[in-house]
Amino acid sequence: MTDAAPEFRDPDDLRRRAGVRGDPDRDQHFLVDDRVLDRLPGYLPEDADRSHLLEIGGGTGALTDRLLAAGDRVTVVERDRDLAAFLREEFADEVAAGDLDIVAGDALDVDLPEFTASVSNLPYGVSSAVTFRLLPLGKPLVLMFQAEFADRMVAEPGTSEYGRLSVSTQHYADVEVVERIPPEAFDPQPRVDSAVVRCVPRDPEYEVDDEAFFLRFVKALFTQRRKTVRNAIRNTAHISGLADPDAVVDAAAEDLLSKRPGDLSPAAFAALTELAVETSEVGPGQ
Ligand SMILES: C[S@@+](CC[C@H](N)C(=O)[O-])C[C@H]1O[C@@H](n2cnc3c(N)ncnc32)[C@H](O)[C@@H]1O
Repeated sequence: MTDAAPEFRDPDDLRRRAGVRGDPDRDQHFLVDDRVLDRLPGYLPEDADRSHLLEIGGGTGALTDRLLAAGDRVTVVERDRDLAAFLREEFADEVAAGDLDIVAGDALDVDLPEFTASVSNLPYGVSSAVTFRLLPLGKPLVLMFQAEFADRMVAEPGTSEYGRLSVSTQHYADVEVVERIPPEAFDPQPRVDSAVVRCVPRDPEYEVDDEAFFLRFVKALFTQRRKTVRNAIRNTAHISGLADPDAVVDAAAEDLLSKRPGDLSPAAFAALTELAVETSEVGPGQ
């Protein structure tokens, strides 16, 4: 019996051809486990539009190869210029056919294309900033994070992981951890476990008129997570920008005020936000 020819480029061969080992100081942890690579595009929701997939941080192209099979067209953003040049050479046919664009640049700065969904093994140093660049665009996302960060994204009120990151993530999308990945799946290995999060965009079940204030108010209250909401509103006006925190406290219901910020659902934060905006002037805060 002979082994079937591999359907996709081998990750080790790609790294050999690229002539790189991966530099952890530049967030370069390449996925080397074929089974994980094979599974990642399948975590997109079934009904996701796969006509233009975005990959942040292409590395040596092991995931890019899978995305080319999963979608009609792929754009890769890669900050390392040598890796971007390698990807252009390695995938010259796909680039020539118009199926693949390689953008050499920082995912936080470059213009993003009109993508329909993203599957990315994110550079962990900028994973939060990249995620909050992508989430407001309202597309399905399958993203790899450090496991501890992923757990905070999906956390429920009342748990120790629940915080500002959970509320602001869940404001934009339904989120779930779909797989935990051990360090051995990468080379070089990260020091911590990783986890894949699926984000399915949806409008929240509540309304906030001033989204920037909502996110700032949530940030402010979680700086005082061990205080009651009453004290947290009063103590953080310099961060939230509330001109009259006492007026907000006077207007809010006792059952909200006596809780801790970590016990409020995103909807409860939204209700408090609307009340705050009705009751007090709101400045720019910090
Ligand atoms: C965790 S590796 C993933 C590589 C590849 N997709 C894989 O799964 O093997 C992250 C990649 O992002 C690149 N990178 C780091 N910072 C970046 C940034 N700010 N913008 C775009 N790419 C970045 C790194 O050079 C590296 O190739």
